[in-house]
Amino acid sequence: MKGQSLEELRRGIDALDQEILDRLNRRMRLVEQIGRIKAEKGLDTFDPGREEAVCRRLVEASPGPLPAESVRAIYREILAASRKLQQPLKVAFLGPEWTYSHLAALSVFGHSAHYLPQSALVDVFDHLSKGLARVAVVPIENSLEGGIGQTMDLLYERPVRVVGECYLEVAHCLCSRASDPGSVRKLYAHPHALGQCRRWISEHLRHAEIYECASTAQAARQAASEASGAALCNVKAAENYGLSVLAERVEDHAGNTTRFIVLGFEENSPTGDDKTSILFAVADKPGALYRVLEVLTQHGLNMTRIESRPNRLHPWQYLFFADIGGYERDERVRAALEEAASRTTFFKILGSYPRANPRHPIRFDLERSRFGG
Ligand SMILES: O=C(O)C(=O)C[C@]1(C(=O)O)C=C[C@@H](O)C=C1
Repeated sequence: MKGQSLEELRRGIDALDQEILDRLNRRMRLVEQIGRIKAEKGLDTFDPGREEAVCRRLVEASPGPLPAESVRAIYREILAASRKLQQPLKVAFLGPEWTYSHLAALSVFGHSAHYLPQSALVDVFDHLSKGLARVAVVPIENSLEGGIGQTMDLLYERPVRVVGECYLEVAHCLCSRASDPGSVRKLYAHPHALGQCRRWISEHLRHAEIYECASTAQAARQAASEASGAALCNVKAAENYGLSVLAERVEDHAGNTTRFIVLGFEENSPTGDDKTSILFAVADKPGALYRVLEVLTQHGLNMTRIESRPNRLHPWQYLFFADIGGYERDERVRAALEEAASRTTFFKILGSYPRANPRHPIRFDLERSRFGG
């Protein structure tokens, strides 16, 4: 049997596109109705647990050939458009535009959200507490550099909840108005980026003076103001400030990934594959930390991270940040946390949220300037 012609195939696509659009509009009418119910009940438009459940169900139900990452990318934008119809979601992040935090926020909330870049992490938290933003996206740890101390301090000090997480691959480029690395005289970079690209810099940019900047996008902005300046930044920042990419992926280790958390105030509903973040302090006596960990082990909870941080309010005392598998109101988790809390001097549940997979970070496609997963 002879195959269909190009024209016939395109007619088929046109008909399907019309059908997809009609159905998307039908979906949006339901979304508008939900929006009205949420407004009446004073509920938050954004429901990350429900969104994750929608995506997971579709990824599992998809017969292919569409890959899972494409199903997620398409739905990221559909859900963003849904939220925008109900009420544009205001998202604060550490700016300026095109920092990795911005890319992480875009990968979670899509292009229809209302983004509010802030010049310091403390302002991101302030925006949230003042109600100027509904959610915020902040970095919490990097696979090479470890925990982000300032975020941990603010999580302790402020009454916010962790409502989501995402892992983003960090791919630094050397970007400049100069034509080659040999002509670069000044290198602008965020201290973490410098740490992640140490070897490459010592091999290729020994001749340049190094200046630390508050963010990678700030570095790009600074580099753009000088003919022989260069920045370590992502391609979107380079594009935005009119810089050319002189070298791609200059980080010393492949798989450089940053974990970001989404902050808000609402409690998520369970998804069946959640993580719970907790924060606690223990008395200064032998075995105190062990006694907390012991309870979690006895209840069969999997701890995926524990990190200590000096308590700035009480010198020489420490705070422990831990992530465990499970949902906070799940009976087993609730019982374990209650017992663990009784063995601490301070205990705070930061929140439960859908677990993201660190082995499949969001990748920002350098060539096509878009997300893959
Ligand atoms: O189910 C809801 O609560 C909705 O508002 C609908 C919807 C969606 O488009 O599926 C939109 C926004 C929410 O964050 C979650 C889901």
